[in-house]
This record gives sequence, C-alpha cells and structure tokens, in this order.
Amino acid sequence: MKRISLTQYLVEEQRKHNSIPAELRLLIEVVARSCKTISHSVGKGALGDVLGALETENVQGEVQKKLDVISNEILLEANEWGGHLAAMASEEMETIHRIPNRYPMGEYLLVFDPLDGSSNIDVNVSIGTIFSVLKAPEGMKDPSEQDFLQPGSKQVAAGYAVYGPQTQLVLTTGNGVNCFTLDREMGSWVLTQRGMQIPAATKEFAINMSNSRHWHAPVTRYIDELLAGDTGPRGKNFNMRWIASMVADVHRILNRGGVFMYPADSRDPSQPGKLRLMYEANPMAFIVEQAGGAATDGKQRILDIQPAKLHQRVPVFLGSRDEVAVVTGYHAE
Ligand SMILES: O=P(O)(O)OC[C@H]1O[C@](O)(COP(=O)(O)O)[C@@H](O)[C@@H]1O
Ligand SMILES: [Mg+2]
Ligand SMILES: [Mg+2]
Repeated sequence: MKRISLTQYLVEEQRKHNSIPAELRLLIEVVARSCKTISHSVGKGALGDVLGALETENVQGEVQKKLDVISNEILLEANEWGGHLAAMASEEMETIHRIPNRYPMGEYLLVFDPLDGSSNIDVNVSIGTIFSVLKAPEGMKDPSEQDFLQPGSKQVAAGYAVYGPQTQLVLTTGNGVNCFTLDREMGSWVLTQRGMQIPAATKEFAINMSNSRHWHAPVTRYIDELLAGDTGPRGKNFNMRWIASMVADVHRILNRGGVFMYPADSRDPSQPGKLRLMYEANPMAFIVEQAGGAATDGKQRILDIQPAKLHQRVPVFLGSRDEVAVVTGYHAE
C-alpha cells in the first residue's frame, strides 16, 4: 500500500478541488498535531499522572477530569501559535479565546470538545477529541461569541481523533470522509480509509438505556419496536452497543453502520439532551452526512439549526439513513 500522509493528502485535495486553502490546510495540520500530543498523554495514563478528576467544574457544571483540562490546554497552545485563527471556543471554557497579537487577524474560528468520553478516561476505554472549523464572518473586527453562532452547514472542516487500540483521525472538508491512522513509531498520520460510507440500513443501535424511564413517547416507541426484534413491527432483530464516548460510538457507525441517539428527556426541560450543538453534534453531523448518513434532532436536520448560544445542547439522532428517518418520523406524528 502506498503510504499517503495527512499532509500529502491535504495538498492533493487542495490541488484537485481547490477547496482547501493553504491556511485551512495548515490549521488542520496544527489540530492533528495537537491530537497527536493528546494521544501521547492519554497513552501514558497513570505513568504520566494524567488520570483522575480535578476540583473544578466546567461551564456545563460537570466535574473536570485532569485530561479534559490538559487536552484543552494542548489545543489552545498549539493553535495560538500555529493556525490561521481569529478565535477558539471549547466545551471546557466559559467563553471564547481570542488569538492575541495577530495581524492580520486569522480568518477561521476553531471549536472543540478537547476530550470526549470523559467518564471512560480512568477505565482505559476509547476516548477522543472533536473539532469543527468555521469561517470568521466577513468584516469581523474583534471576534465575539456571536461570530461563532453559525449553523453547522457553514462548517468548512470537521473531524475527530479517537484514542483507542489505534489512534485515528477522521476528517471531512466537505469532499467525503477519510480516516488516518497514527503511525506511532514514525509519528505521522497515514491515510488508511478513503471515502468512508455508512450503510443506509442497519441492525444496531446505541442509546443509554438507563434513561428509558425519562424518554419522550417517540423515543420509547422507537426503542420498544427495535427491542421487539423479529416478532415486532420491524421484523428483524437489533443489537445494541453503548460505549459512552460519542467519538467511539460514531466511529463504529462510520465503519459498520448503526444509529446513535442521545435524546432530550423529561428530567430537565431547560436542557434539551446532553450533547452540545457546537462541539459535538455539528461536527459529527457534518461527518456523518458526508459519509452518506443522516443527523437530526428528532425534528430537523442538525446542520440547519441556528445556534442561539455557544454551549447550547441538542438532542441527537445520527447514523444510518433509514433508521434516522424512522425515529425522526415518529417525532412528527
Ligand atoms: O454517560 P452517558 O449519559 O451515557 O453519556 C455519554 C455521552 O456523554 C459524553 O461523554 C459527553 O461528552 P464529554 O465526555 O465530552 O462531556 C459523550 O461522549 C457520550 O456519548
Ligand atoms: Mg463530548
Ligand atoms: Mg468533553
């Protein structure tokens, strides 16, 4: 197999489609380099003193793990110096982080969930980093939160790294989805899957079943029908997986299909679901659609949602097209 590195791939894409300006290519490379650094920290575990929780809470009221903070710092530091950025926003920071002393100002905005799947850090289960790149609005002077509030359809790139048995980077710039595997000896990202495609049909679903008593009627109906298997209205048996790291669940779905759900429920009406629109739902929806899948909030396409605030949460149904259509259809009835 001819080895194609991430840099070679991006240069090739830039030539072919003219869709990746040099500045965006460099920005993606800096993010990829940060993910490599995070992967080293994750890999050290207890030996690197990176496990466990801190005393602090993030803006979402969640207790921060050491690795949440370390990963956030790695991304901030690398991108302050490396990328063509105007500002960054992170799940772990209350407000945006402007790039200091940059003239002329960078033309992109970077959004990330530095460490996804925090509850799995200490048990050596796959975790990841999710990122999304937006263009800074035309004529922007001093970046503000408002500048980030663009629908997901405006993303110019999105990706995630999964820190599992292998470290992989999955990337889209709007021309399909490709996967790069980190060659740990060489320290480089090597293209290992081109044009990832999610099959339209599936027999596998992912949801946290322990929340079932709080679900709304359309979700209860949908899951009951899947559980009824070949004796129920769906006429086939479904299998279930729940890793509790969105990155790892989505990665499985990109590789073999499936439907992933984190619905809103009746617990706290002020919080529609757990996952965040800007840091998790939008980048994953972009990737999933680019791989031929679908992503909705139960009612509309996630990428069409106009964000109202930076840390907005959103219900998520994504993956194999046919199943996303069924569960979305139940919400409309
Ligand atoms: O513990 P639960 O309720 O099953 O939630 C798991 C979900 O929460 C998340 O861990 C939230 O992301 P963070 O770890 O970045 O907060 C997702 O990765 C995952 O899908
Ligand atoms: Mg997350
Ligand atoms: Mg996180």
